[in-house]
Amino acid sequence: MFILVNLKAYPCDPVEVAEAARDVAEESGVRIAVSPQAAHIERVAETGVETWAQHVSPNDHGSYTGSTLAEAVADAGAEGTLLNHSENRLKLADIDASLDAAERAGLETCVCGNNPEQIGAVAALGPDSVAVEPPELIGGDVSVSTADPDIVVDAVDAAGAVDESVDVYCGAGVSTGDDVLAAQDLGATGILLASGVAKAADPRAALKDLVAGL
Ligand SMILES: O=C(CO)COP(=O)(O)O
Repeated sequence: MFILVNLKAYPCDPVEVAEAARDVAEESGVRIAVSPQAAHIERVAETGVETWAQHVSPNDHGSYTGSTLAEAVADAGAEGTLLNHSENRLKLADIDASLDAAERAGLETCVCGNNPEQIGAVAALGPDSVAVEPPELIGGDVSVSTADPDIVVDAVDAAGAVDESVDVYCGAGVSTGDDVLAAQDLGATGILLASGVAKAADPRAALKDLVAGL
């Protein structure tokens, strides 16, 4: 299982979380990445943890003030990027162009969708992975793998029907190792989570618990 920790715009110390994720990944052998604010990518990547952007813009180099250029996040040390997060939704054409931008910059990609139908649609655009995250469960206490297991199974089926090479992750409300194992049993190959680590009193302990059963 891949554990991708989205720090969103939470007021945590990104370097502290990054160092904890790096150490837990090394100790456990589980792949863990951290996705901080764009302005923190360089500091997070310098810890040695696998680092992802939260978004890249659909544009190339040029007159695009305020954009998040894929090449710039790659230069800062990002190895991958989220796209179309539920809190940063894109038009289909922009997802497609952002995927092109990420590919140009050598970034791995994970496109989010709210439900299995969206997962099937974005899987058709050829990302490396997709992540199903029901918006109503994001930031809550109940894991998607417990509250809505069918959505994970259906997302795995929807992506597989389009392109079997696309990995399917799930997220929303995931905070414990049991939640991770439940998602794995449903067919997900990764977890996208945020508050369970970014808002934890002890992010290192939270990360250790997430990987404990893997
Ligand atoms: O949106 C999410 C990860 O991108 C999920 O957030 P939570 O883990 O806080 O529910």
